[in-house]
Amino acid sequence: MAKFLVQKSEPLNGEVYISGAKNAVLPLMAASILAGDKCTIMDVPDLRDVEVMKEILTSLGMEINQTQDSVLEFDGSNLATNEADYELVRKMRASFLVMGPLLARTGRAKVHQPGGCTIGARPIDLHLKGFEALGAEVVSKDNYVETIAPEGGLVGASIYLDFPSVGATENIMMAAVLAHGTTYIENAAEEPEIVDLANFLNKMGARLKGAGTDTIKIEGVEKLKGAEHTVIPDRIEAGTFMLAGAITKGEILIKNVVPDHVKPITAKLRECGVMVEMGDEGMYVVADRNELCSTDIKTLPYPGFPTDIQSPFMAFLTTVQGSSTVIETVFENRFMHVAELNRMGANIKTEGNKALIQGGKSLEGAQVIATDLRAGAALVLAGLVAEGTTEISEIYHIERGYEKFVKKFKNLGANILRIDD
Ligand SMILES: CC(=O)N[C@H]1[C@@H](OP(=O)(O)OP(=O)(O)OC[C@H]2O[C@@H](n3ccc(=O)[nH]c3=O)[C@H](O)[C@@H]2O)O[C@H](CO)[C@@H](O)[C@@H]1O
Ligand SMILES: C=C(OP(=O)(O)O)C(=O)O
Repeated sequence: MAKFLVQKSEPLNGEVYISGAKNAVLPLMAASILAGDKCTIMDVPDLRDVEVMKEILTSLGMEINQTQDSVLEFDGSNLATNEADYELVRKMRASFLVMGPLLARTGRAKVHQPGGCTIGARPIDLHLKGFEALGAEVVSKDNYVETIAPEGGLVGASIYLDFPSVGATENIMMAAVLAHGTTYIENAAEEPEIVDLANFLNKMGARLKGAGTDTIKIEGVEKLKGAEHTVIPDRIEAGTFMLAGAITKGEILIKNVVPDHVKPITAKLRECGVMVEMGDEGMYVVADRNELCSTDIKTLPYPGFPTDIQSPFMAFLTTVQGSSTVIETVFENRFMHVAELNRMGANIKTEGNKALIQGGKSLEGAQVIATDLRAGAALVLAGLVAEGTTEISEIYHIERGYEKFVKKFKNLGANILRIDD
């Protein structure tokens, strides 16, 4: 099993280019099922999760070609089946996003239950309620879910989500674009990735309005055509590098970032004394001047503080003076990194969904486990300022979602090595 060896590094310095967003590209790829002809997606990051989505789409009969670096072309004209293979679906939760488009395009879909993961149980009830509201019959048995549209096709409906789930909003949007009549998704997720998906669907001929607000209106159309689209920059990758600059007291220029998308992260870093400024070339993060201080964080759906940056931010908070509180409200089990950070000398106590961090600790390198994608990133950040060597195992989690991770960190002067055991 591959590992990362991270050693205490000089303050990071230089520039980093942010890749296309994992959480945007996966639904965009699923949406390409809806077009009867070719779609081109640009700025596709080279990630394990993208590879899994490619395998799933290929298994459905779609043809995928890489026409240039980071450019993929999807041809769904010969879709062969509407059943997604168990072995592929179980590899990645986001694979369930093929359900909405398959149901809309073929009137039926069969997909394995995606299952939970370390950060939470992650049920799919809201996705299924949405499909049912559109008139589909939903059969859940033997670990798979089958959805069947009524004879005349799906019918537009008003759907209120109990929670603004990102995946449910996306799946329902993709099912509703070809339904008869108008669909309203209320209490919809407002994440930038939802807006990106809506923009792509509209380029394909769909009629969506209101993406990025809590109510999305979708007027069904008869069919969709191919389209070209560039994936938005990854705001979580950008946040991770902002924190890398902050924790090492460095100076980083982050290129290809949308300032609005990282506003909650910027606001919290500024509260801690980090300078974050937008310039002509990108976003400057400078942490070498002031004494940094603590802050409190509560994760929330967008535009609140992103749960995906909670663990990297916590790594940073262990190093600043003062005590901080972190409250996780989106996932019920997203503190797996706490035990690992404590093994490195951090002082973090948890009570339910609240973590109390006594900052200003000197961290020590240790053998730690990347329990999930962002927990892994948090441990790398901690390793950059810890005395000695931090050995991080199970790094396949990190490689699911960060493109050219080691290369980008090394370019900034980080002391990080990937080794195969
Ligand atoms: C591929 C992708 O885009 N992943 C992101 C997406 O995940 P994902 O789309 O899975 O996240 P959701 O917004 O759906 O989940 C948020 C919460 O809602 C709950 N829930 C969700 C659906 C459902 O049917 N029932 C239900 O109870 C989940 O268990 C969780 O507690 O949004 C999360 C929240 O910003 C991010 O952390 C993930 O990085
Ligand atoms: C939780 C995450 O992703 P996923 O929904 O793909 O598990 C993440 O990107 O931090």
